[in-house]
Amino acid sequence: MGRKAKFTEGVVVKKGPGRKSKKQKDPTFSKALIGNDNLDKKLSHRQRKRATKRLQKAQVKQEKQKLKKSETHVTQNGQDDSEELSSESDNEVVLKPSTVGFSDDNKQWLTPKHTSKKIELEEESDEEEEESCNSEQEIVEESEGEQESGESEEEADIADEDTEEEEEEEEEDVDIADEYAEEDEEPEEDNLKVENLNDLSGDDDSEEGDEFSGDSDDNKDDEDLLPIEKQSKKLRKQQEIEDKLAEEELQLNIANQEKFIFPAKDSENDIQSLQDVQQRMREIVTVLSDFKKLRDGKHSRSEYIDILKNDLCTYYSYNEFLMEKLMQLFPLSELLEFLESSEVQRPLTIRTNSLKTRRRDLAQVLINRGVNLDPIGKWSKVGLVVYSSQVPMGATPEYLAGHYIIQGASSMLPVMALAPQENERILDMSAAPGGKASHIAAIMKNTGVLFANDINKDRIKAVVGNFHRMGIVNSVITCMDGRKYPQNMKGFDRVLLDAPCTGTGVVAKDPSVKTSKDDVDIQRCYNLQRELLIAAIDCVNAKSTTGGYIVYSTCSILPEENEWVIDYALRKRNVKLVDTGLDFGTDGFVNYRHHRFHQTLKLTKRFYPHTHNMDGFFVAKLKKFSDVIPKSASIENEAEDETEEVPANNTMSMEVSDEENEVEENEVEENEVEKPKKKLKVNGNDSGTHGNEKKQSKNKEMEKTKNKKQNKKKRLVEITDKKSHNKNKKENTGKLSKRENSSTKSKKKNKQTNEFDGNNKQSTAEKIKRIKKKIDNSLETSTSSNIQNNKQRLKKHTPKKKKLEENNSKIATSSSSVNWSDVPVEAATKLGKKLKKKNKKTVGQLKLHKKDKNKNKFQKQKINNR
Ligand SMILES: C[S@@+](CC[C@H](N)C(=O)[O-])C[C@H]1O[C@@H](n2cnc3c(N)ncnc32)[C@H](O)[C@@H]1O
Repeated sequence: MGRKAKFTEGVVVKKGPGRKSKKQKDPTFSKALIGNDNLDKKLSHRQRKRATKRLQKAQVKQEKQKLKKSETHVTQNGQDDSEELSSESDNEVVLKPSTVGFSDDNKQWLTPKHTSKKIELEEESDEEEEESCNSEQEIVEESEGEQESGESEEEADIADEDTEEEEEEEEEDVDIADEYAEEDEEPEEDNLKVENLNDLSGDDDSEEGDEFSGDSDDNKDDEDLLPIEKQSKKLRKQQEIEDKLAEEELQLNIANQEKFIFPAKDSENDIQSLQDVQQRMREIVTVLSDFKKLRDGKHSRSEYIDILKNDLCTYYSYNEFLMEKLMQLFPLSELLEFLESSEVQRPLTIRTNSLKTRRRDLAQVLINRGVNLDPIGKWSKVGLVVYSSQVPMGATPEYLAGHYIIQGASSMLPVMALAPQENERILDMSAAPGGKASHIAAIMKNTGVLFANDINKDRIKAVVGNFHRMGIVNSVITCMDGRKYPQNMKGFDRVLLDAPCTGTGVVAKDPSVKTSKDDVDIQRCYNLQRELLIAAIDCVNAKSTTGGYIVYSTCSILPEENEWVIDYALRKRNVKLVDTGLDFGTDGFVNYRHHRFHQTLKLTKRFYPHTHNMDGFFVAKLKKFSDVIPKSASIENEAEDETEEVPANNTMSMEVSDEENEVEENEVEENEVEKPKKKLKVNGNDSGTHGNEKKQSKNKEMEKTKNKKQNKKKRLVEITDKKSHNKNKKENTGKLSKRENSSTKSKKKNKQTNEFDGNNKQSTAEKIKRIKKKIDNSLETSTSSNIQNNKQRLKKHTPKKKKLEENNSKIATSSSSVNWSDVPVEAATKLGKKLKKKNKKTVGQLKLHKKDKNKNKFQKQKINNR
């Protein structure tokens, strides 16, 4: 149909209600309103078709219902009838049609509605019934539409279309109306439903009876209730019954559960899908949870664990080595939680740059940009967690202006533990890309000096960029090996060492960690971490009035990189652990498997993804209480053997201050602690579980060769010691003879006689002999440094000894030759006094020497104690 030409263009057509009202026809009324069935109908073709269909359907159903009714009348017993009768009065009408008395007039209106409900319950065919229920009404409405279509033939088509549309709308309306009507009648329906349900569960007659008697008891109350309340009450009861059944079913399932059958060796690879793996994992976990009861007698716990480990590796894509480490770290249930949470990224978090804005203001601006966020928690005043964002968080104008930095929640913790103060000198030893360093600068409010260092040139560029963006102006950026920092700069108030690590705490961020790490990586990290921490401690000024603190952190959860490193530092430097000030997180390990760490390690903090919803992290805070470096911890000794700890008896020549006495005590305790290195060595048990036999055999070989080397070294040291000892002896004797010669010269000068007592002479000579012996003894046992000391002492004392001997011999000779009676008394007493003085001096020196000896003794005792 094209558009009609408008020939009346230009002619003003009268619009508005007046014109419309002229066109309007007489009102028409629906059949229902008029109450007359016999009105003439002009049905459209489609309408007629539909009407006949519906009628046919209705008739078929009626017949069906009749049939069923007759059947149910035969089968139903009296109890059922009474139950039906006890339901609401409406039901009575429905379920006792004979009492109502069907007439041809009401038959069509009433029967389908109610009988259909019964069928609905029995056959569960809702839709058809709704249709049948509505059929009559639809017919009525259709007829209305037709009456409206009593216009001219030209308009009839259009009118037909309209009426059809209207019909559809009306049908919908009617449907909705019916729904409401049904809702009103729902209590009846529910009654019926409950009846049927109870009928079905005929086993528990008594219970049902109770329930229903309960119902009847409550009937009075129920009458007061709104229909919706009644309905909910019934629903609740129904739910309870269902719960009971479900519980029973569950118990049945558990009882009938098949026992886990340990897979045969050949069939281990039969498992095809991840679901199978998961299923087997679950089964093994349940067996392990009650091993005594659920195990099969043939296989040990470790065999089950081996299978579980393999399955975990397959399911979560870890290598065996790391999985084993994690299995050692967590109990089984916690391990699964950790693995699961490591599969999920942590929520995105940002840190407000307090140098440029306030958190509240930043949050407001970001919310306006469509960012859905919240404060990170009570523990931080600058952190925000971002749930969703319509803009990339690393490209907002606020980000570019340096109002915030994207930073993991756990990365804020080490800086909080460091607690920087304004106007301090602080070092971040491995700072790139500068997340924590910028946090430090912000807390320092751009005062003091912040040294941000990193060994990596490329990464240090990121520090520069971030510092510029965030407006940090109190910093010096350096690029050097942190281990050499103390040689260049010292005296910091605080040092942060966020050490390079294996990253086992950030698996969710970097899944490559799962497969790329092995024991060599851990060993390498451990060595570097130890050295960096020692350097960090050496950079700190113990006498700082405000600080003297070192914070050590890693994003690894392995004890090798955390507790062991700290334990090592406690033994090597004058530091002690202090509280981190972080009031959440789990305590660090004091006991880990068969290893024992220093008790104060419980002051360190561990953070896990599955418990704290943040990356795995470790934080420890140390306080340096003395700048003196214990000689036991000399770098020479450390460098001598990378894998072996420095033996404790090398502390011999250590000078003991009051503060160090504390350390000494610590050392005595700590020497009992297992040495971390040993833990990293693959022992016999481990080799079985690692499943990497080649590596293990290599490791063993390495160990053997190392041990051999060490033994050789020791032997060499012993031999050289002996040699040097012999040399010293020779030298000493040579020197002695030399000095004897020189002393003969001095004899000439001392041509004096005195009244020196013979006993005195003897005692000094004996003393000298004793000292000599002792020195010899100590020479045998002491280290090379002591040998040198003793040599010097010998050097000092031997000439005096000679002199004394010479003097004695002179005295002896002179005394024999001098006639004392010839010597005037005054002169004799003067001479005697002089000689006495000389003797005193030598005795005094001997006394001093005794003191030294005692010192030696004291040190020896200490060593023996250790
Ligand atoms: C965990 S990251 C530091 C992250 C940084 N603290 C932050 O919050 O942005 C470890 C850093 O240590 C650096 N590093 C590795 N060995 C180093 C060494 N010997 N001296 C100094 N830095 C080192 C690495 O380049 C790396 O940037």
